[in-house]
Amino acid sequence: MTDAIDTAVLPRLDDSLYGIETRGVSAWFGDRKVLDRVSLSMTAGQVTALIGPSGCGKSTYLRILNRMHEMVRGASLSGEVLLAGTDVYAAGRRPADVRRRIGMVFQRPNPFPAMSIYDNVASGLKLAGIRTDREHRDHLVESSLQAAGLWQEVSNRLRSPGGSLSGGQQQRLCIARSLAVSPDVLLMDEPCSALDPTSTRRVEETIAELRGRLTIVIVTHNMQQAQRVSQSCAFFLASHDTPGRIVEAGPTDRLFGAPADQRTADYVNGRFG
Ligand SMILES: Nc1ncnc2c1ncn2[C@@H]1O[C@H](COP(=O)(O)OP(=O)(O)OP(=O)(O)O)[C@@H](O)[C@H]1O
Repeated sequence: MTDAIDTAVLPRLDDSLYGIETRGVSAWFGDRKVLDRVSLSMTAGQVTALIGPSGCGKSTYLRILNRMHEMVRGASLSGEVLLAGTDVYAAGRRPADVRRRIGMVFQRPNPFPAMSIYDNVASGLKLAGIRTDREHRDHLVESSLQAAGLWQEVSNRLRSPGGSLSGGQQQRLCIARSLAVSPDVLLMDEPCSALDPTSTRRVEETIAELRGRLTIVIVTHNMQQAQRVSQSCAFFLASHDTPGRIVEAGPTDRLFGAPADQRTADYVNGRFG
Protein backbone atom coordinates (compact mmCIF):
# COMPACT_ATOMS: atom_id res chain seq x y z
CA MET A 1 0.00 0.00 0.00
CA THR A 2 1.42 3.40 -0.90
CA ASP A 3 1.20 6.63 1.05
CA ALA A 4 -0.73 8.20 -1.80
CA ILE A 5 -3.54 5.66 -1.54
CA ASP A 6 -3.54 5.89 2.22
CA THR A 7 -3.94 9.66 2.23
CA ALA A 8 -6.63 9.56 -0.44
CA VAL A 9 -8.96 7.42 1.60
CA LEU A 10 -8.31 8.60 5.13
CA PRO A 11 -11.31 10.25 6.81
CA ARG A 12 -11.33 13.92 5.99
CA LEU A 13 -10.08 16.55 8.41
CA ASP A 14 -11.28 20.13 8.70
CA ASP A 15 -8.22 21.52 6.96
CA SER A 16 -9.11 19.80 3.70
CA LEU A 17 -12.71 20.97 3.29
CA TYR A 18 -13.86 22.16 -0.11
CA GLY A 19 -17.02 24.01 -1.01
CA ILE A 20 -18.75 23.80 -4.36
CA GLU A 21 -19.97 26.67 -6.49
CA THR A 22 -21.95 27.07 -9.68
CA ARG A 23 -21.79 30.01 -12.03
CA GLY A 24 -24.56 30.61 -14.54
CA VAL A 25 -25.67 26.99 -14.82
CA SER A 26 -28.50 26.36 -17.29
CA ALA A 27 -29.86 22.94 -18.23
CA TRP A 28 -31.97 21.38 -20.94
CA PHE A 29 -33.72 18.11 -21.65
CA GLY A 30 -33.77 18.07 -25.45
CA ASP A 31 -34.79 21.60 -26.39
CA ARG A 32 -36.70 22.23 -23.16
CA LYS A 33 -34.82 24.51 -20.81
CA VAL A 34 -35.38 23.50 -17.18
CA LEU A 35 -32.78 25.61 -15.33
CA ASP A 36 -31.76 29.17 -16.06
CA ARG A 37 -28.41 30.64 -15.02
CA VAL A 38 -28.21 29.25 -11.52
CA SER A 39 -25.32 30.68 -9.50
CA LEU A 40 -24.86 29.43 -5.98
CA SER A 41 -22.02 28.99 -3.54
CA MET A 42 -22.27 26.00 -1.19
CA THR A 43 -19.98 26.62 1.74
CA ALA A 44 -17.32 24.10 2.71
CA GLY A 45 -18.29 21.96 5.69
CA GLN A 46 -21.85 23.24 5.79
CA VAL A 47 -25.21 21.74 4.86
CA THR A 48 -27.01 23.58 2.05
CA ALA A 49 -30.67 22.72 1.45
CA LEU A 50 -32.29 23.10 -1.97
CA ILE A 51 -36.00 23.76 -1.60
CA GLY A 52 -38.86 24.58 -3.96
CA PRO A 53 -42.02 23.13 -5.50
CA SER A 54 -42.03 19.95 -7.53
CA GLY A 55 -40.55 20.28 -11.00
CA CYS A 56 -38.50 23.44 -10.36
CA GLY A 57 -35.23 21.67 -11.17
CA LYS A 58 -33.71 20.86 -7.77
CA SER A 59 -32.79 17.26 -8.64
CA THR A 60 -31.51 18.27 -12.05
CA TYR A 61 -29.30 20.90 -10.42
CA LEU A 62 -28.02 18.35 -7.89
CA ARG A 63 -27.20 15.87 -10.64
CA ILE A 64 -25.33 18.53 -12.58
CA LEU A 65 -23.01 18.99 -9.61
CA ASN A 66 -21.50 15.51 -9.97
CA ARG A 67 -21.93 15.04 -13.71
CA MET A 68 -24.87 12.67 -13.52
CA HIS A 69 -27.08 14.95 -15.65
CA GLU A 70 -25.00 14.10 -18.71
CA MET A 71 -25.93 10.42 -18.31
CA VAL A 72 -29.49 11.24 -19.44
CA ARG A 73 -29.92 10.98 -23.18
CA GLY A 74 -30.58 14.36 -24.77
CA ALA A 75 -29.62 16.27 -21.63
CA SER A 76 -27.28 19.25 -21.87
CA LEU A 77 -26.04 22.16 -19.79
CA SER A 78 -23.98 25.31 -19.79
CA GLY A 79 -22.14 27.23 -17.10
CA GLU A 80 -19.49 26.24 -14.59
CA VAL A 81 -19.35 23.95 -11.56
CA LEU A 82 -16.33 24.71 -9.42
CA LEU A 83 -14.95 22.29 -6.84
CA ALA A 84 -11.91 23.69 -5.06
CA GLY A 85 -11.83 26.37 -7.73
CA THR A 86 -11.62 23.98 -10.69
CA ASP A 87 -14.44 23.31 -13.15
CA VAL A 88 -15.63 19.71 -12.85
CA TYR A 89 -16.52 19.94 -16.57
CA ALA A 90 -13.02 21.02 -17.60
CA ALA A 91 -11.62 19.19 -20.61
CA GLY A 92 -9.85 16.01 -19.59
CA ARG A 93 -11.65 15.62 -16.26
CA ARG A 94 -13.10 12.16 -15.95
CA PRO A 95 -16.71 11.92 -14.76
CA ALA A 96 -15.80 8.91 -12.58
CA ASP A 97 -13.19 10.98 -10.72
CA VAL A 98 -15.69 13.78 -10.21
CA ARG A 99 -18.26 11.33 -8.84
CA ARG A 100 -15.71 9.96 -6.43
CA ARG A 101 -15.10 13.43 -4.98
CA ILE A 102 -18.80 14.32 -5.10
CA GLY A 103 -20.85 11.37 -3.84
CA MET A 104 -24.61 10.92 -4.06
CA VAL A 105 -27.26 9.38 -1.83
CA PHE A 106 -30.64 8.80 -3.45
CA GLN A 107 -34.27 8.99 -2.43
CA ARG A 108 -34.63 5.23 -2.03
CA PRO A 109 -31.85 3.37 -0.23
CA ASN A 110 -30.05 1.29 -2.85
CA PRO A 111 -27.62 -1.07 -1.11
CA PHE A 112 -26.70 -4.33 -2.84
CA PRO A 113 -29.29 -6.43 -0.95
CA ALA A 114 -27.56 -9.82 -1.15
CA MET A 115 -24.10 -8.44 -0.43
CA SER A 116 -22.91 -8.29 3.20
CA ILE A 117 -22.98 -5.05 5.17
CA TYR A 118 -19.17 -5.05 5.16
CA ASP A 119 -18.93 -5.61 1.41
CA ASN A 120 -21.55 -2.95 0.71
CA VAL A 121 -19.33 -0.34 2.34
CA ALA A 122 -16.16 -1.78 0.79
CA SER A 123 -17.85 -1.75 -2.64
CA GLY A 124 -17.53 2.05 -2.60
CA LEU A 125 -13.76 1.60 -2.60
CA LYS A 126 -13.82 -1.07 -5.24
CA LEU A 127 -16.06 0.93 -7.58
CA ALA A 128 -13.72 3.88 -7.22
CA GLY A 129 -10.75 1.66 -8.09
CA ILE A 130 -9.11 2.15 -4.67
CA ARG A 131 -6.96 -0.82 -3.69
CA THR A 132 -6.29 -1.40 -0.01
CA ASP A 133 -5.00 -4.23 2.12
CA ARG A 134 -7.34 -6.08 4.47
CA GLU A 135 -6.36 -4.22 7.61
CA HIS A 136 -6.80 -0.82 6.06
CA ARG A 137 -10.10 -1.87 4.49
CA ASP A 138 -11.38 -3.03 7.88
CA HIS A 139 -10.44 0.33 9.30
CA LEU A 140 -12.19 2.23 6.50
CA VAL A 141 -15.34 0.13 6.73
CA GLU A 142 -15.52 0.71 10.48
CA SER A 143 -14.80 4.43 10.32
CA SER A 144 -17.32 4.92 7.50
CA LEU A 145 -20.01 3.04 9.44
CA GLN A 146 -19.12 5.08 12.53
CA ALA A 147 -19.40 8.33 10.59
CA ALA A 148 -22.75 7.24 9.14
CA GLY A 149 -24.00 6.48 12.66
CA LEU A 150 -24.55 2.78 11.97
CA TRP A 151 -21.55 1.07 13.56
CA GLN A 152 -23.13 0.29 16.92
CA GLU A 153 -26.13 -1.35 15.28
CA VAL A 154 -24.19 -3.56 12.86
CA SER A 155 -20.73 -4.19 14.33
CA ASN A 156 -21.71 -7.71 15.40
CA ARG A 157 -23.30 -8.67 12.09
CA LEU A 158 -21.08 -7.25 9.38
CA ARG A 159 -21.49 -10.46 7.35
CA SER A 160 -25.31 -10.21 7.25
CA PRO A 161 -26.80 -9.08 3.96
CA GLY A 162 -27.40 -5.36 3.44
CA GLY A 163 -30.99 -6.22 2.56
CA SER A 164 -31.60 -7.49 6.12
CA LEU A 165 -31.41 -3.96 7.52
CA SER A 166 -34.38 -1.64 8.03
CA GLY A 167 -34.99 1.11 5.46
CA GLY A 168 -33.38 3.75 7.67
CA GLN A 169 -30.38 1.55 8.37
CA GLN A 170 -30.04 0.84 4.63
CA GLN A 171 -29.97 4.57 3.94
CA ARG A 172 -27.20 5.03 6.52
CA LEU A 173 -25.40 2.07 4.92
CA CYS A 174 -25.55 3.92 1.60
CA ILE A 175 -24.16 7.00 3.33
CA ALA A 176 -21.32 4.85 4.74
CA ARG A 177 -20.64 3.47 1.24
CA SER A 178 -20.35 7.02 -0.10
CA LEU A 179 -18.11 8.11 2.78
CA ALA A 180 -15.67 5.21 2.32
CA VAL A 181 -13.97 7.01 -0.57
CA SER A 182 -13.59 10.25 1.42
CA PRO A 183 -15.62 12.52 -0.83
CA ASP A 184 -15.35 16.30 -0.56
CA VAL A 185 -19.06 16.72 -1.15
CA LEU A 186 -22.09 14.53 -0.45
CA LEU A 187 -25.25 15.16 -2.45
CA MET A 188 -28.51 13.88 -0.96
CA ASP A 189 -31.67 13.79 -3.05
CA GLU A 190 -34.61 13.63 -0.63
CA PRO A 191 -32.78 10.99 1.44
CA CYS A 192 -35.61 10.60 3.97
CA SER A 193 -38.67 10.65 1.76
CA ALA A 194 -38.98 6.84 1.85
CA LEU A 195 -38.33 6.61 5.62
CA ASP A 196 -40.52 6.61 8.72
CA PRO A 197 -40.19 9.51 11.21
CA THR A 198 -37.81 7.64 13.55
CA SER A 199 -35.46 6.62 10.74
CA THR A 200 -35.71 10.14 9.35
CA ARG A 201 -34.54 11.54 12.70
CA ARG A 202 -31.63 9.13 12.74
CA VAL A 203 -30.50 10.13 9.23
CA GLU A 204 -30.85 13.78 10.22
CA GLU A 205 -28.62 13.13 13.25
CA THR A 206 -26.07 11.57 10.91
CA ILE A 207 -26.19 14.64 8.67
CA ALA A 208 -25.63 16.84 11.73
CA GLU A 209 -22.67 14.71 12.79
CA LEU A 210 -21.14 14.93 9.31
CA ARG A 211 -21.32 18.71 9.32
CA GLY A 212 -17.84 20.17 9.42
CA ARG A 213 -16.34 16.99 7.96
CA LEU A 214 -17.51 17.47 4.39
CA THR A 215 -19.80 19.67 2.34
CA ILE A 216 -23.41 18.48 2.07
CA VAL A 217 -26.11 19.53 -0.40
CA ILE A 218 -29.57 18.15 0.29
CA VAL A 219 -32.81 18.38 -1.69
CA THR A 220 -35.81 18.27 0.60
CA HIS A 221 -39.55 18.95 0.40
CA ASN A 222 -39.76 18.98 4.16
CA MET A 223 -39.46 22.54 5.46
CA GLN A 224 -38.92 21.39 9.05
CA GLN A 225 -36.10 19.18 7.84
CA ALA A 226 -34.49 22.03 5.90
CA GLN A 227 -34.55 24.13 9.08
CA ARG A 228 -33.24 21.30 11.26
CA VAL A 229 -30.33 20.18 9.12
CA SER A 230 -29.15 23.10 6.98
CA GLN A 231 -27.19 26.26 7.61
CA SER A 232 -27.87 27.68 4.13
CA CYS A 233 -30.84 27.38 1.83
CA ALA A 234 -31.64 28.09 -1.81
CA PHE A 235 -35.24 28.49 -2.96
CA PHE A 236 -35.87 27.39 -6.56
CA LEU A 237 -38.95 28.27 -8.58
CA ALA A 238 -40.18 27.53 -12.11
CA SER A 239 -43.45 28.17 -13.88
CA HIS A 240 -45.00 26.49 -16.91
CA ASP A 241 -43.18 28.83 -19.28
CA THR A 242 -40.15 29.78 -17.17
CA PRO A 243 -37.26 27.43 -16.34
CA GLY A 244 -36.14 26.93 -12.75
CA ARG A 245 -34.23 29.78 -11.13
CA ILE A 246 -33.08 30.65 -7.67
CA VAL A 247 -35.44 33.23 -6.18
CA GLU A 248 -33.47 33.63 -2.99
CA ALA A 249 -30.52 32.01 -1.22
CA GLY A 250 -28.83 32.64 2.10
CA PRO A 251 -28.62 31.56 5.72
CA THR A 252 -31.47 29.18 6.60
CA ASP A 253 -32.51 31.28 9.61
CA ARG A 254 -32.94 34.32 7.41
CA LEU A 255 -34.75 32.53 4.59
CA PHE A 256 -37.29 31.14 7.02
CA GLY A 257 -37.38 34.04 9.50
CA ALA A 258 -37.13 37.09 7.29
CA PRO A 259 -37.30 36.17 3.60
CA ALA A 260 -36.64 39.05 1.20
CA ASP A 261 -39.01 37.83 -1.51
CA GLN A 262 -42.76 37.36 -1.02
CA ARG A 263 -42.67 34.11 -3.03
CA THR A 264 -40.11 32.66 -0.60
CA ALA A 265 -42.29 33.72 2.34
CA ASP A 266 -45.34 32.08 0.74
CA TYR A 267 -43.46 28.85 0.03
CA VAL A 268 -41.72 28.40 3.39
CA ASN A 269 -45.00 29.14 5.15
CA GLY A 270 -46.78 26.45 3.16
CA ARG A 271 -49.00 28.77 1.14
CA PHE A 272 -48.12 26.98 -2.12
CA GLY A 273 -46.12 24.05 -3.47
N1 LIG B 1 -35.04 12.59 -17.67
C1 LIG B 1 -35.80 13.65 -17.97
N2 LIG B 1 -36.23 13.87 -19.23
C2 LIG B 1 -36.99 14.94 -19.54
N3 LIG B 1 -37.39 15.87 -18.64
C3 LIG B 1 -37.00 15.70 -17.37
C4 LIG B 1 -36.19 14.60 -16.97
N4 LIG B 1 -35.96 14.71 -15.62
C5 LIG B 1 -36.61 15.83 -15.23
N5 LIG B 1 -37.22 16.42 -16.26
C6 LIG B 1 -38.00 17.68 -16.22
O1 LIG B 1 -37.15 18.71 -15.74
C7 LIG B 1 -37.86 19.56 -14.85
C8 LIG B 1 -37.12 19.61 -13.52
O2 LIG B 1 -37.22 18.32 -12.91
P1 LIG B 1 -36.51 17.99 -11.53
O3 LIG B 1 -36.75 16.55 -11.24
O4 LIG B 1 -35.12 18.47 -11.58
O5 LIG B 1 -37.34 18.91 -10.52
P2 LIG B 1 -37.44 18.81 -8.96
O6 LIG B 1 -37.54 20.21 -8.48
O7 LIG B 1 -36.34 17.98 -8.41
O8 LIG B 1 -38.82 18.06 -8.78
P3 LIG B 1 -39.30 17.09 -7.58
O9 LIG B 1 -39.27 17.95 -6.36
O10 LIG B 1 -40.69 16.71 -7.99
O11 LIG B 1 -38.35 15.94 -7.53
C9 LIG B 1 -39.28 19.02 -14.74
O12 LIG B 1 -40.11 19.73 -15.60
C10 LIG B 1 -39.14 17.58 -15.21
O13 LIG B 1 -40.32 17.14 -15.81
